[in-house]
Amino acid sequence: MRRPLVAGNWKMYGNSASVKALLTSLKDLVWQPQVDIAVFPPTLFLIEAVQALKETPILTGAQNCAIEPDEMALTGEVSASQLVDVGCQFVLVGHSERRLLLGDTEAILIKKFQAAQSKGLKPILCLGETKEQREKNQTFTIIRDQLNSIIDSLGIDVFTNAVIAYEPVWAIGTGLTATPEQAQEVHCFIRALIAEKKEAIAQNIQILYGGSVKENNADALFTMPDIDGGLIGGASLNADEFGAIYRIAGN
Ligand SMILES: O=C(CO)COP(=O)(O)O
Repeated sequence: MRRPLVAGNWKMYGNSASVKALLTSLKDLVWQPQVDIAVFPPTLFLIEAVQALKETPILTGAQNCAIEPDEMALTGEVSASQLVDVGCQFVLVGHSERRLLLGDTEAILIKKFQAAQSKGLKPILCLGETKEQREKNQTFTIIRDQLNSIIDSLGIDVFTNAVIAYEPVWAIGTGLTATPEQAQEVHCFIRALIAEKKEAIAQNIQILYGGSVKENNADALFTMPDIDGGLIGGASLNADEFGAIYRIAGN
């Protein structure tokens, strides 16, 4: 049985005061022993988050890492080894905002995925189609290509220590959630693609849904058989709402 994971991607939101307040509130969440939970603050606040949450079950992840795993002359970047050093356990790889706005190509994502794993960080590989691609019935092709780009370069076994997040681009920050059936269809497809290569990995890997997950739609999404929790954006900036989604994942 797969454990659900509820992960909060804070994106580029927050400042010293709001992050401190959010971390303080998160410390009060009632622990759900059967659910994994993690937050992904902006890089600047990672150390503070790890420190604040160290007595809690909440793990910390980064939103990005450099293509090279160790320290070197690479201005503006943060390496996987530095992230591990300050206490991170996860890193997001291939969020659509990075693919579409920040130039993260498949070649770059392969390097980031590999850099993360080489230092013991667990990558959360984000996949998802745009609205236009869905309208052209290209959803499954896009998802397969994005997934195969990692599998073809790094092999299937890398997914024994990774998480996948299906995040339809049209549902991110728009209030338009995929219906539970739409999401389940893609999650099932992703799991089947992995099962074609290795059944045991497919059965064990957590596949999260992301895109306007809120307290009021989390239950319907999380009860789908192939949805193992959520990657939450906007709603993770509010400890009450994030806590409610975390509780729902434990039901
Ligand atoms: O992009 C997301 C999480 O990575 C989803 O963001 P929203 O929950 O704000 O739609």
